Amino acid sequence: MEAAAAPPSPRGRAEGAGHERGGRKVRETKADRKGERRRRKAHLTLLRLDGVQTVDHATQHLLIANGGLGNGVARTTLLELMGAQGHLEALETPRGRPYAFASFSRVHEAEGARRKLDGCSVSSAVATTPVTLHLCHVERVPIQESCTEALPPGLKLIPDCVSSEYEDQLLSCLDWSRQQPTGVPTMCDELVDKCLSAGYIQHRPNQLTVNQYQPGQGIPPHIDTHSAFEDGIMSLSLGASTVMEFRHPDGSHASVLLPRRSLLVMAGESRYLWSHGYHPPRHQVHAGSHSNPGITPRKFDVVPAPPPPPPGDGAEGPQGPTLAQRGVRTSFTFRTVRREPCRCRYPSVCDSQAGQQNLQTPSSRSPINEPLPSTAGLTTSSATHLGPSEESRGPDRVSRAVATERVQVAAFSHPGRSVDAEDDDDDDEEEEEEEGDAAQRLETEHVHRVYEQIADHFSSTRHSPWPRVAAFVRGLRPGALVCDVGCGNGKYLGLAEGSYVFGCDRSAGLVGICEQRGFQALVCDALALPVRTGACDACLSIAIIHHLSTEERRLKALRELLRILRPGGRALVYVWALEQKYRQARSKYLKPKHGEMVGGGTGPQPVVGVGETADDEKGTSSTPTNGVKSPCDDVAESSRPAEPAPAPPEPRRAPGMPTRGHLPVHTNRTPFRAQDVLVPWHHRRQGETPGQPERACEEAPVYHRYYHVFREGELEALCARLDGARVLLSYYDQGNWCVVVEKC
Ligand SMILES: O=C(O)CCC(=O)C(=O)O
Ligand SMILES: [Fe+2]
Ligand SMILES: [Zn+2]
Repeated sequence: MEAAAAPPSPRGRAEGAGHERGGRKVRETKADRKGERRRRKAHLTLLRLDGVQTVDHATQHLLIANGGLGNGVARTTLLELMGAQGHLEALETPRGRPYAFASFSRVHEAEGARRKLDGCSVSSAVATTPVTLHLCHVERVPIQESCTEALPPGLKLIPDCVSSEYEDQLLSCLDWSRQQPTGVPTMCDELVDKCLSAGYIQHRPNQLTVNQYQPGQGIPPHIDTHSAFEDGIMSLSLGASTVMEFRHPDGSHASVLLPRRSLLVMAGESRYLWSHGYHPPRHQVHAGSHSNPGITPRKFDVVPAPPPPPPGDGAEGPQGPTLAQRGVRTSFTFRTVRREPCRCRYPSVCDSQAGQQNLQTPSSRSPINEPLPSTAGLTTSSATHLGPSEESRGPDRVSRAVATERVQVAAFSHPGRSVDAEDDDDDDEEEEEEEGDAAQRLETEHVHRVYEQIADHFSSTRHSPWPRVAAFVRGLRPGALVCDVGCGNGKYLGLAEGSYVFGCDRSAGLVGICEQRGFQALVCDALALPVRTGACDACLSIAIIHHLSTEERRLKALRELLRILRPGGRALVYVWALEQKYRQARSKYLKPKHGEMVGGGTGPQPVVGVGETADDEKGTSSTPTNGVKSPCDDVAESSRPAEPAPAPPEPRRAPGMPTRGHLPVHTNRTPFRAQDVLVPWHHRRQGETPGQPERACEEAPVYHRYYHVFREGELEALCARLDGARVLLSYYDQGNWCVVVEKC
């Protein structure tokens, strides 16, 4: 077993008089030389049988020869061993093989692991004595699970279906922040025509779904709802390749490699009966001390292997797909809305033929996608139909309420403005649109980007749920489906045992943290929630709406909350208040924390100065702490002295919005002097602690988050503009204005 798996040692080592082991130079012995010969021989065997080619130079990837499931070496043993050597990105333990592959984030980590562990012994479940591991670099990690099974009937894959120029064009037209009330954009016409004339599909698609998957994201197995879409569904893969898993109810399985720029056509049995999806494989983990194998996203994808080496050099081997570091994949899924019930040949999985067979109940419908209403017509929105939301009726189908992976949904915006006659003279509309764009840019720069940058630090300051928010969640009836819109690090997601709470947030970093905590969350924009209308019993919007920079957008966010609620469903909304002192009491935000002092240039002074009211010009103390969203202000933060925040880069001008000249930089822990402000966040990098010397802190970057702080009554006034809703309760809670709104 050992001989069959041992790799060659790098040439230099084989030829020299000695070699390094455990970092030390040792004299080569007879046993070493024998070992070397065995390794060389074994290497050739490995190459011939499995196409594994080792290299002499250092790479991120290591072959762990003699250490695999096939010779009884446990995965946990390897994880422990490799995980201690650096940031382990993936560990591949091919079934039945006496070797494994470890991929590190950095080359030097892999190199260090090789030096340290080459030649070490580990126990094996099948050998009586410990086995010796041999480590060697490989250029890429071949995947053993075959991607070459026969395609499910009706499935077609057209490689290189579009050019890379066209790919760029399509990707550059995506607008993630708005829903576009159009069907398939005209720039896809050529592609669609081509597919129709080639006979790939019978119907002209009138609906486009764009899903974007960050590395590590997937889509749960599902069958696109029969009653919603016709036969013939096409998915164009852009930006990156992936492997889509197809499964038949009888358990048959096919892994289909979808190369970048390829088109997948699902028709007949493959569309109706087989489930499709892709997911982070369970056997790949992030290691390191806090690894959690269950939740690790897949960071590698399978790509076709490079061309075979020239014949005759003994290196021919199976040219299977190999693993490559994964990029962002964007898929364009073209579908045709069905106008009549489905009459397919697969009633066991057909919702149109539900009465006739043992079908799953409608409760299994996912809230994440708006099913196409039968009145949707031919030009329905492209953005509201998110893939994972379609019901999963395949063999993998579980009654899941929400997609376990997060994907972003985009609308498709045509390059250039439409020149419809109607639009031409419509100045108001134009102005509104411009204003919206500018507001969006401001938020991108001063909200979205900032949270992305500070996600880890921000999360480390957010622990305790706010009591009244927690009480709201815990007071819901058992089984309630709750969406926390702007869930941050997920501190409200695990609260109610009897309810089902899922989150969404604009920051992929924060959503990632939720996932690491085992919560379900997805990345999306609060103005375009990929959640089915009427799906939720309740929703939360805690410290979100104040990040929107126009009243219209704030209203739109509220409307979006209401849309996803069922009639009678309730939303709890918190926004930061302009009034940080209310009924004689200062909010926690203004109050110094117990015993907290600020070291200033001339000695300590209280965190909060003498400023008593929002208008008080004498508020002298500039606190160093981060101006946190008050409902989440639960951890004492850095108490280093604050420099006046450096001026942030000029935000792009938003018509109707203050320019920077008018967007004051707020001083943390002092009363607000304006409603539209930039609030500094003093970024503490990992490892820095609040008490650290000034020097380290001086270098810490300062980010500016945009806020619109609400005046008393403003939130209620905004709610009054909502149709079909009533405010059940409004209150002030530690510097926030809060309402509970019910959908009528
Ligand atoms: O991303 C893909 O290629 C497939 C998406 C999908 O299956 C869906 O949206 O239903
Ligand atoms: Fe699908
Ligand atoms: Zn059907």
